[in-house]
Amino acid sequence: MTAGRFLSFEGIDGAGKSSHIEWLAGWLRERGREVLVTREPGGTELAERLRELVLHQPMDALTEALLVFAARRDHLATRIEPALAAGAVVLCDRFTDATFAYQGAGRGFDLGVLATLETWVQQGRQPDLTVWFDLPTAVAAARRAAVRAPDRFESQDEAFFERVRSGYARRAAADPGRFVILDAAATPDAVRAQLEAALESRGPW
Ligand SMILES: Nc1ncnc2c1ncn2[C@@H]1O[C@H](COP(=O)(O)OP(=O)(O)OP(=O)(O)O)[C@@H](O)[C@H]1O
Ligand SMILES: Cc1cn([C@H]2C[C@H](O)[C@@H](COP(=O)(O)O)O2)c(=O)[nH]c1=O
Repeated sequence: MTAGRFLSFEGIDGAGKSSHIEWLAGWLRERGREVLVTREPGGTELAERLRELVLHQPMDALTEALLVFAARRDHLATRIEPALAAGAVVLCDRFTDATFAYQGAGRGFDLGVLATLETWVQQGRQPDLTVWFDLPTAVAAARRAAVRAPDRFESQDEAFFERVRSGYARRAAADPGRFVILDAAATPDAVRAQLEAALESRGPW
């Protein structure tokens, strides 16, 4: 049986992840792969309920961190691990790098506590590949303003998103073999070309 592959997609809100994940799912299915498209927080009934709370209910940074890891535990145990065991490619819109970027760098929450929770919840599981859609915060803000009313994260100021972006940069620098960095400020066609080249170089699929 073909081995499962776990891909995560990261970036500040409005970076263009969702727009490209569906295209990538089609690209992989054309190559005969079983694909699970999912997201965090979310991806299971329980985790989607926690997502609603995290995105809309006021809470402190520790509560926020515990809820995203609780959602992640359920998601990993009931959807991601079984899909990988069955040989699927899992495309996950955000994973633990988002926690280090948003709760850690953005909110200023203790990175050591996040690392402990990561170990407990993931038991060694990490994405095989993480695609970081990187772009200036002002470009992302303009894109967000055009599409929807902001949630608890999207309503943060530009300084918050600068910290989040720096948090992603530190995660990428710490694990360069896992990360692919895309210039997400480019046109959609150019972003897609970067993504396709990155995937081609990590095949066969
Ligand atoms: N390369 C691009 N150039 C211009 N606009 C883009 C580009 N990529 C995406 N967009 C637009 O920007 C908006 C946000 O894109 P999208 O929802 O894919 O981002 P996202 O990273 O998934 O955001 P979020 O994490 O907040 O859900 C959408 O209106 C989308 O059409
Ligand atoms: C996984 C994860 C997510 N977040 C934040 C980041 C985003 O603002 C929202 C999710 O919204 P999206 O439109 O689906 O991108 O949640 C976070 O703060 N911590 C996390 O671990």
